[in-house]
Amino acid sequence: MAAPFPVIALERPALRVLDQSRLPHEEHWLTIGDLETLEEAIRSLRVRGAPLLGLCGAAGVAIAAERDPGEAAIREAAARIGRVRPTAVELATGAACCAAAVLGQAAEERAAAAWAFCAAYLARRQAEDEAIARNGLTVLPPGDVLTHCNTGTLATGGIGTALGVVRAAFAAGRLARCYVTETRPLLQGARLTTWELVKSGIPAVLLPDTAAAALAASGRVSAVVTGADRIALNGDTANKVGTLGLALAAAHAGVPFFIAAPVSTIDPGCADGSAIPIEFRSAEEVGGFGGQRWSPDGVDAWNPAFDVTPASLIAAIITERGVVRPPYGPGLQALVAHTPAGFGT
Ligand SMILES: CSC[C@H]1O[C@H](OP(=O)(O)O)[C@H](O)[C@@H]1O
Repeated sequence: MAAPFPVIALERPALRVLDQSRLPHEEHWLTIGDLETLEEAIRSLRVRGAPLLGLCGAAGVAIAAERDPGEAAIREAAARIGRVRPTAVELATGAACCAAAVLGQAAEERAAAAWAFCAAYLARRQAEDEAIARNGLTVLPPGDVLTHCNTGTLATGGIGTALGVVRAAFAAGRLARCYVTETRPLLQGARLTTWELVKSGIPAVLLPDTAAAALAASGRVSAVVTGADRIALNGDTANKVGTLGLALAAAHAGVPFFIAAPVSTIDPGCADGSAIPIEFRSAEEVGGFGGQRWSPDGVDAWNPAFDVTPASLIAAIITERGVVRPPYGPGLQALVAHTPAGFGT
């Protein structure tokens, strides 16, 4: 199934993306024809979400190959784009896989091959989301769900990962509403996930991040489901900052906490969560938003964009190729052993 609405378009020689930094009040599309513009769009989260960043990484190679299809230029472009947001493993792997795929072609064919790779990548993403949603229904208990950040169409180009599970559960009559944390400091939940749920006709209940533990303890939700940016081989998972707190609160409340993510989010290079690089962002993002400042100038901030939830707090990891339960090592190893890097299926 294609996405419920478009968020990205491959329009050779450019990539077009819905500028997520302007949502929900303005639907503005960006045309990206050079690496500098792509880097800025990724760094400022105009386009975001680990699975969709994989496509952006591949598109960076395609954009670079239009200008210079030489091997050195393509390799440099892949490495450069892959560094922009270090926690989301798929950004680098999508770029690297596209580069590897096209460097086997004659130089004059590489740009076209890269755009074809991107089209195939997007189609796989959409199919993976569908499979994740189906598999999610096999483990999700009936009842309302709490989710964090944005893991929908805006983050994958398909129906979403955790939000794809929510969409499927709602369609199956398994939940009446989805609770959404605002997800400070960039408000992906309050701005993006609520926007997606409203567009999909799914009742959304927004809550401050600070109310999440109380919600879990209140008995109003039967599960917490989030996405992931990088999953270590032991099941430790990096996701938007605040996820660890949700997992701790869910454990205390006896509510199952699930991760929903494509196999391409699993990083065989990370044995455990301590090996996952965590992106830190500016103090300005914490001291205000949208041009409004609420903290005095000169105040520093500790602003990790992600945190790591230990495998011990995760009830199951829902992927397009099945649901993995603890102990995660053997199951995750088996998944990555049979999947080309950068693709989840
Ligand atoms: C299915 S999206 C995965 C992941 O990406 C988001 O991070 P960001 O908004 O910084 O791109 C968030 O951690 C989602 O859970």
